Amino acid sequence: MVKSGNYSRKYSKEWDKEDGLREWVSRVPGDDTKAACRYCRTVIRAHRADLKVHSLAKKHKKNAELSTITGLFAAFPYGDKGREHTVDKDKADMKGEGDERALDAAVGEIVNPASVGFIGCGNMAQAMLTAFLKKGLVNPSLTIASAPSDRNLGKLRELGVRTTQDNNDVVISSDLVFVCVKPHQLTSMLGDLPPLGNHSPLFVSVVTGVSLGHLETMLCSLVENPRVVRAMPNTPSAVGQGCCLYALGTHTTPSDAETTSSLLSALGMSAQIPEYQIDAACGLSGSGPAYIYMAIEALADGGVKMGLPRQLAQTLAAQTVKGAGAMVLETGKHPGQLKDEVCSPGGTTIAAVHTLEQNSFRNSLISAVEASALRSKELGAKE
Ligand SMILES: NC(=O)C1=CN([C@@H]2O[C@H](COP(=O)(O)OP(=O)(O)OC[C@H]3O[C@@H](n4cnc5c(N)ncnc54)[C@H](OP(=O)(O)O)[C@@H]3O)[C@@H](O)[C@H]2O)C=CC1
Ligand SMILES: O=C(O)[C@@H]1CCC=N1
Repeated sequence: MVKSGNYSRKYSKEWDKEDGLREWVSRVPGDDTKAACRYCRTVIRAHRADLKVHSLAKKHKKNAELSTITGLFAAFPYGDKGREHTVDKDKADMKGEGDERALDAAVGEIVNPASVGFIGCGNMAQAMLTAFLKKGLVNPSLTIASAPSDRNLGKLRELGVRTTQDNNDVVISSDLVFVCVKPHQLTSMLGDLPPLGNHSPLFVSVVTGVSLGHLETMLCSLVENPRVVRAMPNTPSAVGQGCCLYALGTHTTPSDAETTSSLLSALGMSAQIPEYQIDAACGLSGSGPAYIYMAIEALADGGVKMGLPRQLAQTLAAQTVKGAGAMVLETGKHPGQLKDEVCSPGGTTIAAVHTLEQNSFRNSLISAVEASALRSKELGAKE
């Protein structure tokens, strides 16, 4: 731990000009004994040594990369929403904790709304809630979920979340409401909600196909200028390995954008995209886990056919998919090049690749993404 000594150390305006610091360090308004890291969304003591240690932490480096890729960390609002960070934590990070844990810590330090609600608590709601709870982003006792039956509500109660069969209870007691019902359930569900008076929560809809314009029109009967986000998450969010793309509605504020990016990045990878791309995102990452589960099942069947025990075959199949995904993400190489690196001339893999091509492997996957995206558009057209 760096000792503070008997004299106070203050934010130096030189840091705003210094390469290696100016990219990420900021003043904390009203407190010159602190400095803020824009990448990690955290507040550090304004000690040069602390800043140096922080800049070397794996978590900081990872957040710097993410910031470059997505711009997600650009708008950290400092102040009392940022938790103070200690160099001990950074030192532990430098001593070799895994990147995954470093990332976990990073997303644990983000802005979150006080109370969160879920209308509909099936597969997608549970996946998101599991991630938020795991990362400590929501307080279960300030979280409430509704559904018409007890089928899923019981599972949420086990997580410590309050439950109700009245959707209005969720809306009136939440700062942020996730709308997680099926597309055909949405209109009647929203139609049954009474006007909200002065309370105006942020609505985040994961309902496939339903546009921001349509959501805003429907929610106008509840609240003036409804603040709405349309998101396309996926179920691997439950294990912090999801993808969540989202588009902001016309009445959302910069603070809503901040809250949304903070919360949704806890699901895995997240990014804001123009709304017209959401159907395509549905076809690829929203529905995609299903294609890959099928691939894993089929690969395992192949292993069993060729003599491997079932459990080993399934583990090998899942690990092979995970490893190949990590190679694409971490090496930055084109997947075609990575494929070539596995194919020896006259070898086993190229024989298998030929068989896949004969059976329209790539065509099948392209068509699957297209079919899901077109179905998403079709569901939207029924609005
Ligand atoms: N599953 C996925 O991978 C993804 C899903 N989505 C979207 O998320 C949304 C939810 O999907 P998913 O979680 O899979 O669906 P589920 O069927 O698993 O969950 C739907 C939930 O809505 C509840 N519900 C039904 N009617 C109402 C109502 N009137 N008021 C309140 N709750 C109601 C159901 O209640 P009960 O528990 O009583 O059955 C259930 O809890 C869909 O629009 C889907 O397109 C988006 C991306 C990925
Ligand atoms: O099939 C569905 O309706 C949802 C949308 C994306 C994934 N599952």
